[in-house]
Amino acid sequence: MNILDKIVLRKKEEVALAKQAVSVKELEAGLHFNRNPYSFKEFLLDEQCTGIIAEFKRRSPSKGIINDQVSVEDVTTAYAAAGASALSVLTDTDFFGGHTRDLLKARAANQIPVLRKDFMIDEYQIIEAKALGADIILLIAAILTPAEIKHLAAISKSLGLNVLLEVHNQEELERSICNDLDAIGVNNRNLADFTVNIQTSFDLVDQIPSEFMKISESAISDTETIKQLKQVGFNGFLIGENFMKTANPGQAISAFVSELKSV
Ligand SMILES: O=C(O)c1ccccc1NCC(=O)[C@H](O)[C@H](O)COP(=O)(O)O
Repeated sequence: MNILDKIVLRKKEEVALAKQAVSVKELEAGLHFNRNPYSFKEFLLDEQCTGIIAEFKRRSPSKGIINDQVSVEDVTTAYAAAGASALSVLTDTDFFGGHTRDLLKARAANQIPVLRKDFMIDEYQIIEAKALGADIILLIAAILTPAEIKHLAAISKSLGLNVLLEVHNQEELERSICNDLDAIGVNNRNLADFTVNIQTSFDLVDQIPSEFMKISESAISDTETIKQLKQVGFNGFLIGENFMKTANPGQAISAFVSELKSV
């Protein structure tokens, strides 16, 4: 059993428990349920922003603890102030040390799109994401069938949420594309064995139909790579560890963006 299998197995248990604890009706009565999500595309294409989707990531299966000493509010507001186009907040607890509370805090403190970064396998989690104040949800092709992707994307769109589909290779891309997606992310990390290779993004970019925003995800650590990814057509860059591994992720993104503007 690889790490993705383990995560999905645990996620099924978590979702079953969450359904018992909080009904869909209760979620629909939540604070943020009726707010209009921000447009992911608008913020990605806004020239005042950088295209960076900056991630709040305490730990990961591949790296263990990355940073458990900083607050969600401090880090995410610094990310937004530095010009991030969107925030990514991990809400998985067992494998990433995140929490749904983190998303609520990021939502309350920021006025840019927030991605609920989790392993979505059930429509309950989509409704929960809306109730938490998320603007974007992630669908990972490696853990979903094409029919599941279609179903979860349609529900997300009906709630006004933006949908980011994540793929790792051409086969996943071809079988998973459907209506109701806004963006396609190419994950440079193989989630089954943790190997990373930026070349994955360059290899897949031309296969992504032009109507979708194009996002390169994981293992991005220098501004030169962003410049090259932009040149081949990427609109967004999901970055977690590179900022979070420092004592001050806000300062790290600020220095990164200053360098990005000068290259
Ligand atoms: O990061 C991991 O170790 C990981 C393991 C298993 C499934 C997912 C995993 N990461 C999720 C992500 O895709 C990244 O958090 C995100 O793209 C940011 O990556 P990075 O900039 O390399 O932290």
